[in-house]
Amino acid sequence: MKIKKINVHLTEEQIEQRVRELGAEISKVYGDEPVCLICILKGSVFFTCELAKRITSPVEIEFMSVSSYGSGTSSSGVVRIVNDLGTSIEGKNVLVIEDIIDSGRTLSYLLENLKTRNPKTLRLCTLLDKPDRRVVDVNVDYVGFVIPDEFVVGYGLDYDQKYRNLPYIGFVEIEE
Ligand SMILES: O=P(O)(O)OC[C@H]1O[C@H](OP(=O)(O)OP(=O)(O)O)[C@H](O)[C@@H]1O
Ligand code: HPA
Repeated sequence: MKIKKINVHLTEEQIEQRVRELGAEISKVYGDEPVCLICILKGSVFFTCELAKRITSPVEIEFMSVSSYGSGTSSSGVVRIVNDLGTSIEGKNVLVIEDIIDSGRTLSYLLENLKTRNPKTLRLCTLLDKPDRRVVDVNVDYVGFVIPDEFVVGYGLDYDQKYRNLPYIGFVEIEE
């Protein structure tokens, strides 16, 4: 399948504005307490960096890779940790940062896994939420934008590993 066209859904300016708002909201919640941001690679790398800059609480950034999607636009449904955290999160305020929640499978698996490591608090922030696609319930604390059931690329999100570097978020039109 080839991409015919990418239609802009969220501009760079809209994303930047929303990231600032989320940063302010999150900073209010943690105040002077440290918070450990867990960036779920690869998709949330752009969002994590921009959001971290807008949080005024002391921030630690850790990375984790989880695999659930094969090539293209469909989820395999099987989630596995490809690269785990290099540090303990016991007793820490943990905020998981995602680019998108679609079926909910990845985050539901991940949150259950992280809970067993005894963080002080465990919250979830996603830039995009596609509730129409939900198969598994996930409790999301902070959402950037709710989007319809369309495949999106840009600002970290890929189609077959490409288009992550687009500064905006767009819906893809696939060639018939
Ligand atoms: O709610 P779900 O249906 O589980 O989908 C959400 C997951 O899919 C995407 O990751 P992907 O597996 O595409 O990896 P990537 O971040 O490396 O692109 C996204 O970053 C989430 O982790
Ligand atoms: O719409 C999407 N785009 C890119 N990656 C994704 N992973 C889940 N949903 C999506």
